[in-house]
Amino acid sequence: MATGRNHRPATSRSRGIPEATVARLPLYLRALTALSERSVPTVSSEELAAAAGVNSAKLRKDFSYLGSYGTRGVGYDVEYLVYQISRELGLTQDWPVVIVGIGNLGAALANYGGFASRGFRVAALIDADPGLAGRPVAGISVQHTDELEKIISDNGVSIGVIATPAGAAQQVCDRLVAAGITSILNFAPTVLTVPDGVDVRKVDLSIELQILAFHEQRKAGEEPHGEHDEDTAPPAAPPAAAVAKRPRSKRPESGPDGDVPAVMPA
Ligand SMILES: NC(=O)c1ccc[n+]([C@@H]2O[C@H](COP(=O)([O-])OP(=O)(O)OC[C@H]3O[C@@H](n4cnc5c(N)ncnc54)[C@H](O)[C@@H]3O)[C@@H](O)[C@H]2O)c1
Repeated sequence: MATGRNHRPATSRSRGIPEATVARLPLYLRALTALSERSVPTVSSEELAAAAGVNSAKLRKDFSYLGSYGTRGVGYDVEYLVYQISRELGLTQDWPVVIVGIGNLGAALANYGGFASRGFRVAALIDADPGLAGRPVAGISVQHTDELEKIISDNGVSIGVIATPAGAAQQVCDRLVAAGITSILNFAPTVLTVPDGVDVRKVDLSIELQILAFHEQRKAGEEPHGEHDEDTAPPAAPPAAAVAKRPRSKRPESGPDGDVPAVMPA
């Protein structure tokens, strides 16, 4: 048994693309999609890097893994890059997703239109509360957890989203995996244990806030007329979680140039 994907090599399985590059592809795609919607035909690496919030040398290196080098003096073909990145991310196919735990967060996720527009179809909403079964959320009828295995098999679902309380998350995860789910997006504040071959990504907004709090505190400590004397009074220690998650780069983790995106491996 392994926890999350921490033991995995830092490259994607298909073509040896570094995980840090994979993590930036959605940023490029978001910027390119905006250009495409404005019918912009080509874009320079500098313009695209600025729109994606990424260093342009890093962008060129990332695109070299895709075999995309652009044309000197013209730049990159926007539509072709949208296609190339979408294909690399596996977005040219439909991904049915189930959300388990349809409380405040699960309902908000179900109502989020951004999944469908990126190829993620919410196939089912599942909850353990019998009182919720049959209720429509985002136009989809909530189904009881008794049906979980059948729903996954009937819909060919490979991605599960967990939005249950932390105490229920591991048990839900185990059932999802046993039913054939191989990718999990976990919102519950707990570390999930999964077998090899299952990918877990964890989203924790409170950790992001703690990191911002750390940077706020550091900025305050850097003020020229700060109150403490570094020789005698070291600045207060950052919160433990922020220390544990301090990025290696100077930018906060959520910055696209960092190795770790806002959504973390479990
Ligand atoms: N990652 C983040 O940034 C973030 C933000 C907000 C909330 N959360 C977490 O998301 C989770 C949900 O939060 P919420 O505010 O929506 O809670 P909530 O209490 O409103 O909803 C939880 C839902 O899960 C259902 N549930 C409980 N046990 C279940 C089980 N075994 N199988 C299926 N469904 C089950 C409940 O019936 C309920 O409908 C919590 O773990 C919370 O800490 C994370």
